[in-house]
Amino acid sequence: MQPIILASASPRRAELLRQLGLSFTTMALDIDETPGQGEAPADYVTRLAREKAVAGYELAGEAEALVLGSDTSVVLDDRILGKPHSREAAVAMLQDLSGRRHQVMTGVALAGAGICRVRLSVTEVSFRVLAPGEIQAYCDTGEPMDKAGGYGIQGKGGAFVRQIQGSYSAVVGLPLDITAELLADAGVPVWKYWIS
Ligand SMILES: Cc1cn([C@H]2C[C@H](O)[C@@H](COP(=O)(O)OP(=O)(O)OP(=O)(O)O)O2)c(=O)[nH]c1=O
Repeated sequence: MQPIILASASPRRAELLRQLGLSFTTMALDIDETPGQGEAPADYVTRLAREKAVAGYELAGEAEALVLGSDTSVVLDDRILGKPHSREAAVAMLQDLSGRRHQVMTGVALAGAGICRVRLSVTEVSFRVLAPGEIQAYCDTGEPMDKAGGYGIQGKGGAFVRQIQGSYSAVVGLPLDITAELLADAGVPVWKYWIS
């Protein structure tokens, strides 16, 4: 099997990729995550996923390698909510999300020799109405700070989610269905590695 590299510093993405039963290494990258002026959310997450995968492939310096990159944003009324830069920003994001439906968009890219394929996953998430006190208490836990939209569905933030339509793993940062398809298209059908 070709070396698989996950171009990500996110422990959640590594944990999700581990679920597929492949061996892989990770690589942290420093990519500018500023959205372009007027850039549509879907274009933004797919662009960043591609940039992470391509930069990772170039840095790896291994012709055979397959490098995965991914990017997740919460999208409310077409507005991109990235990771909050402050506690105040996290509070404001959660107030905006309270009692409403938003999308979680995750772009995934796989770069290899002469190829870079990119896919988009869109999941609809509905929040129940949040009390001001619980928003404050949640922000005190520190959980919102490294997560798009200021919440983690896999953590205490799961208590805010009324309904989800789409991929749970995409909300956490890496859609496993699409990842498996991208790997299979590149000659690595993950199921072949499930039996020793
Ligand atoms: C909505 C949501 C996001 N997130 C996380 C997934 C991503 O790690 C993060 C969004 O930030 P990203 O910029 O997509 O990723 P990252 O900076 O954490 O990692 P890297 O660029 O190195 O791959 O938000 C959750 O863990 N749970 C959730 O419910």
